[in-house]
Amino acid sequence: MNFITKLSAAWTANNSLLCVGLDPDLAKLPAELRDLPDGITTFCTRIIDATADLACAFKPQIAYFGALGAEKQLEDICRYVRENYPHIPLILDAKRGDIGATATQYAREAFERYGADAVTVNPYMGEDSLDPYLAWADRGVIILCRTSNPGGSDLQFLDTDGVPLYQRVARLVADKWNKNGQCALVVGATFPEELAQVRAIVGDMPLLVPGIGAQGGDIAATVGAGQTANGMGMMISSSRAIIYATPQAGEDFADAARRVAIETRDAINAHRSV
Ligand SMILES: O=c1ccn([C@@H]2O[C@H](COP(=O)(O)O)[C@@H](O)[C@H]2O)c(=O)[nH]1
Repeated sequence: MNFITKLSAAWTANNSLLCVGLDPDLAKLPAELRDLPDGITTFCTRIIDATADLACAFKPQIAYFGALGAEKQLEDICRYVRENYPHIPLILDAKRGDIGATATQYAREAFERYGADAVTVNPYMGEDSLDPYLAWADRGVIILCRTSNPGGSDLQFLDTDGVPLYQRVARLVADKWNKNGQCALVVGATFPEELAQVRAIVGDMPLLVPGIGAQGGDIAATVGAGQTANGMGMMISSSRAIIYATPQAGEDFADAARRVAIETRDAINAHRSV
């Protein structure tokens, strides 16, 4: 099953547009896991088990693993998702961008080593830098368009013949690069007006939308701007607010993550049109 088909099935099966981000930071892990050799794996797999019926995707961010030399644990976590929740898409958030020969290796890293269904990439180096990912026709290629950080405006808002650069990226992807129907775009929840602009350009193309939760994006505005006519179309991603939710009395970290994931999924669903 290709990425887009798998994503559509997960939206429906779990009635959810929530993507659970996995950004393990040793300093924030429960004390009992911090010093274990596989503590990150235990932390992430417990979050995965606690939220798998609430999520349309899981999104590990590769930097959090690379910084700790924990690539082996990332491999284990990716395998865990594939084996236990094969119906939930696995998105490797890597934001790669390089010349074709090097991109070929990055694509193998994402799709062979980690077995991801989709990977995030940076379009700044142009079409030939994305071709090695696009050649994996059954996998998703999720291209940065209007990122959630304030500094994204430095380049993404640049006027290119009357069109802001992020809109030009959206149009390029929709009209030219999405030959295999495998592309999606990253658009931050912190910019709902731009989210609406991108939705108008790309039709029903899926959007990965980080920026709710810890970054403060407004869920109602996000859903209103980014959903498709059938109330789908988005992977609305939250990492820290879910995985580091503060436990209430009697809860452990995974129970707290589940509680916040339910609240977030329900808040999203409350604003979907169908
Ligand atoms: O524009 C972007 C693109 C990617 N991200 C990534 O999403 C998560 C957000 O984490 P939160 O804890 O929910 O803020 C993180 O992995 C980023 O690298 C983004 O934030 N904005």
